[in-house]
Amino acid sequence: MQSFFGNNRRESPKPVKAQIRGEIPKWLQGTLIRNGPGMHKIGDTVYNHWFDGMALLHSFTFKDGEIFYRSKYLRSDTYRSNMEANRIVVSEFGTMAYPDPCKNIFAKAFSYLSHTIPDFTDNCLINIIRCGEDLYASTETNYIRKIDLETLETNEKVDYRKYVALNLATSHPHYDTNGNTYNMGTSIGDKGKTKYQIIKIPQSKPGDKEHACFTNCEVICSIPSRSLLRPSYFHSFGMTENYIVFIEQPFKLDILKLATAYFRGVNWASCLGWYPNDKTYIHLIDRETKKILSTKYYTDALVVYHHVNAYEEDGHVIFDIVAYNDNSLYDMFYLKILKLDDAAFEKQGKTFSSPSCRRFVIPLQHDKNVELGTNIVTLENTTASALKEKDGYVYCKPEILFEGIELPRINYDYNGKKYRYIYASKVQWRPVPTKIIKCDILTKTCYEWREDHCWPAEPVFVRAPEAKEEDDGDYHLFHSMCL
Ligand SMILES: CC1=C(/C=C/C(C)=C/C=C/C(C)=C/C=O)C(C)(C)CCC1
Ligand SMILES: [Fe+2]
Repeated sequence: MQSFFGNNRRESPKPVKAQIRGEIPKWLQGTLIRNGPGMHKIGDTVYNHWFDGMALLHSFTFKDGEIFYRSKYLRSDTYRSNMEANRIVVSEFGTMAYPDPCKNIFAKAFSYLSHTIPDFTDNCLINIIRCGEDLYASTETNYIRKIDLETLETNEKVDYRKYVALNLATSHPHYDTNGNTYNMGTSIGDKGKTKYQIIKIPQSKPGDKEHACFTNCEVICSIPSRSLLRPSYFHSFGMTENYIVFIEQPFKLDILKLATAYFRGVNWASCLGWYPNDKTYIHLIDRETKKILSTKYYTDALVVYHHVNAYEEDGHVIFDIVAYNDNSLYDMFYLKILKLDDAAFEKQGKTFSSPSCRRFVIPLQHDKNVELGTNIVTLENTTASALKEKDGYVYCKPEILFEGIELPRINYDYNGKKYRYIYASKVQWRPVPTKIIKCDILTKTCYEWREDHCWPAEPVFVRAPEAKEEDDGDYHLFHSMCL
């Protein structure tokens, strides 16, 4: 376990031919790019958290039954500054850094405060996303970095703020079949308001100017945050054919804490707070009218990072998420925890909530005369319920589909549509998964794969060219953070 974490990885920018055991399907052609932290130590300084490491891009090119691997560190401004100083000079999620140790920290803090929202890192280590024709490495700040699919070289830095009011954006956008990208983010304090923004980054058209997809980017809906200074944190969202599903959870980012973190010498992670007595609000946004449905759907306090899929059936929106009963997950990724051996991990006293895949079923309409307390879900084959309450509230209770799965993926052709299979990592009580799993929602059965000395992360489903069934394809498991 020890060797997984904290050691810097060497990049391998020249393609290396992989040794293959077994057989790669002949039809599987193309390149898979993965992202994740590769370096947690710079000079004599070390990061505290797994999400802090310098982004290392990996590519696996599948060609005629062979695989070629390469990897390259993302040459972000953060990476360059750190390398030049030979120490950590840019703050990351779990590590606050001070650029110039000689300068008076108070002077620096005041210049930070005058901006209120700090200038965040461009160490885009979480995922690879597509905007227009191009691929970008992404994190959850306002920056993404264009990368070259072939060479993994780093190209320009895009600042969402130049095009739309966004200080944070997810690393899990959605795509439609026309090549448009949809993402969600948070705009903090703009014109005195904090809001969640859903944006559409349009497909590229022949003859488009550089960055046209960003200059043509539009905000398709703004959802006011319940609180100006404590917007909810979110890592992904759901999209059906007609609706966007946004979960406003009681895991919140404290803006005042964020604005003063540098001055107080604490990391960004400490600005996230868990409010277990609050509700979790479920917002459905009509993609056509761009309006939020007025019914106040809610559920108990939960923490969700990954939406699995969402779709509509017989007047209901059904969405599946991987959820937790508290916010302990991100604490598990402090390197001091990850480096513990199994016995020490068990002994350290802190418990970490385990994930479950939960299905929510939201009735879009109901008879206004129905009695309070009635379950207004009329769909069969689900135990998920939605109880009508007074003042336009509906209390939603999920059906637990599967326990102990994370990093869910689907056949993306079925995104927004009724689907049957989830591919995921099976997690037990340690953060490093040892199995991947294929879950059949219809039969509630699972099929697992493991092998000694293999620590698969997220499985990526690739549809076979002549696929007839949803699960006609192949799935691959590679070390990565989110993708
Ligand atoms: C830098 C930074 C952030 C970074 C968050 C990150 C890096 C989250 C990674 C999450 C992952 C990998 C989840 C996997 O399920 C915040 C808190 C948004 C806001 C403050 C600045
Ligand atoms: Fe993720």
